[in-house]
This record gives sequence, C-alpha cells and structure tokens, in this order.
Amino acid sequence: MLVVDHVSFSYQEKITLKNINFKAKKGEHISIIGESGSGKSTLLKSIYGLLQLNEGKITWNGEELLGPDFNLIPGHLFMKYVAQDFELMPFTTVAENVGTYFARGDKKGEDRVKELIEIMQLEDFADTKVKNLSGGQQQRVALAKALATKPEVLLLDEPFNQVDHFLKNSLRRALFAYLKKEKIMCFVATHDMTDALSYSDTTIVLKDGEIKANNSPKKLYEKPNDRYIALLFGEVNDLNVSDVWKGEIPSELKNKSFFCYPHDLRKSKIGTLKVNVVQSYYRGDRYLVKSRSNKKTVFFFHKNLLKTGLEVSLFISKETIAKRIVN
Ligand SMILES: Nc1ncnc2c1ncn2[C@@H]1O[C@H](COP(=O)(O)OP(=O)(O)OP(=O)(O)O)[C@@H](O)[C@H]1O
Repeated sequence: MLVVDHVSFSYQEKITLKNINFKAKKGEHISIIGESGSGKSTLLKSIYGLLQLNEGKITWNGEELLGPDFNLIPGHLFMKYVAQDFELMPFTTVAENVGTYFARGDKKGEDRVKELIEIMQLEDFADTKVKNLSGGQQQRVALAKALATKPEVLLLDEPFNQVDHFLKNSLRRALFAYLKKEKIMCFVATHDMTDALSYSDTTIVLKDGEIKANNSPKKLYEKPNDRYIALLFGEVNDLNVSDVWKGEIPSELKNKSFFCYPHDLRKSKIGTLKVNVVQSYYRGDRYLVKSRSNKKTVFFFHKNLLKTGLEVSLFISKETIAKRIVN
C-alpha cells in the first residue's frame, strides 16, 4: 500500500502541491489528469523521492519514503519513474539499454529483455543504437528498461505522447495487461483520456496543485459534477434543465444545471432544444457539430454534414439529464 498523507510541496514561494491525500493498493492503476501546470509531474516526482516535501509524508507498506535530503541517490529501488526525457544510453543498442541491470550471460535477464522488447514491439530494433531511433521508439525503450527489474510501482509521465495512434492502442493494451498480470502498481500522468478511461482503476483530478476529485474514471465521466472535470473528457455542453425540459419541471430539478457530452444529444423532431448550426467538423464515422442556442454553444454529433445556419431541434433523454445534474 502506498499512502500519500497531507503532502505539500513548492519549488519557490508559490505552492505547487497542496495537501494531497490518497492511498493506492498493490496492482492498482491510477491515472492523474489535469490541465497543464496543475502539478501532475510534480506529484510523480514527489512519490519517487526526487523532491523534498514541505509538509506531509509518503509511506510504502507503512514505512516512510524519505526525500533527497536523506538519500544520497534520490529515488527508490522498488519504483521506476519514466520521465518525459528518457535517460537512455544513446550509443548502445536497445537490448543493451533494456538489459542495463543484468550481468552479461545472465540467462534469466536475457529472457526478460526479450519479453519486454516483445511487449513494446521493438523486436526489429533490438540491435539498433538508441541514438538512431525516433522519439516514440526511444519512449518505448525507456518503458521496457523501467520494467526490466520488475518494480512494484511504476510512475509514468505521459508514457505514449510520442507514439503514433495505431501503435499507441496496441502498446497500451499490452503494457497495462502485463502490469495487471504482474500486479505492478502504476501511476500515469496523462492528457490522453483513453489512458484514464480505459486503463485505470482510479482517476485523480488535479487543479492548481489540489485534488479536485478521486474516483473511478467511469463515475467521473458519468457525473463530472464540475465543468473543469467534464472538460478533461472532451467537448462538453453546459445547460440548464429549463433549456431542454418538455412539460413541467419536477421540483427537484428546477433551477438546476447539468453537463452533457455531444453524444448525449441527438437531432430529432421531438427535441426541445432549438439550435443553429455554426460549423460541422468531419470525424470519420460522423460529424461533430458546433451550434448556438441563445448565447450558449452546444456540441452534438450527426451522421451527415449539416449546413451552417440550419435550425435543428435536439433531444436528450430525461434519464441522461438526471444522471448529469450538477449538485
Ligand atoms: N523545476 C521547477 N522549478 C520551478 N517551478 C516549476 C518547476 N517544475 C515545475 N514547476 C511549476 O510547477 C507547476 C506544476 O508543474 P508540473 O510540471 O507538475 O505540471 P503538469 O501538470 O505536469 O504540467 P504538464 O501537463 O504541462 O506537464 C507549474 O506551474 C510549473 O511551472
């Protein structure tokens, strides 16, 4: 169990992490999301022991993890941290980088290097010098190297931001399945919602160095309760119940507002929300349509291109409204 207990940290006068509290269990996957500058990387660095905390403590199975003032070499042996700069040895091969921690001729080590190179889909580059690889390939080498000594905790800062879309999906599936199988606790600081939604048990939302929410990604997505959280999941509509309700509004929903995603709204003759199309953006399987209703911008999806200026009616079910009400 990893416990982050009332942790605060500042680089200079301005406080960067404020009173951070959470617990993580063995094998749990936690995504850390938040706008740029919200403190995601700083939180990972604090957990890894690179920063001396101003207040609070971090414990691992009951023992306090001490910061750089108390460790000659900052960091902890049972953890691996993959930062945005990968810290690889450029003039040695991929296999040598991944196998850094194993002695020459160590058969178990060689098998492990092979397995990790396969997971990261780097077989074709095993004997290539790292300096000759692309940024995305180097990122995969850094991930394989971090896993070589089977850490109990893995800290990943934007782990796939340099990898192309197709490879990213298959790598993510392979990596997170491997981490679950090996019961490795994993923290991922990310801007990519797929990391948060599909591959984490828990999502921590940071804003200005504070925890805004800590919940399952499904619960956060379905009931974001806050515009900042909703926006992290993509385009979002901020509406009043009175904008869309047909008939008398039940007393518990009067004067309430709610967030909804573009897919919650559909063009329909029975729709009560009248909007005018501003622009349609092609998304392959459908269009994302930007529209205006009074002074509000409303996004929805539609299978066909809709002309700018066209008036359409949008429908949202009462069940969805009830689910997305802001308390
Ligand atoms: N070494 C440093 N010295 C001083 N301030 C720093 C340092 N590193 C980060 N900061 C500041 O701390 C705040 C949090 O930065 P951090 O890198 O943790 O954010 P982040 O959420 O990871 O951002 P991003 O998504 O852009 O990577 C920012 O305001 C940043 O400018």
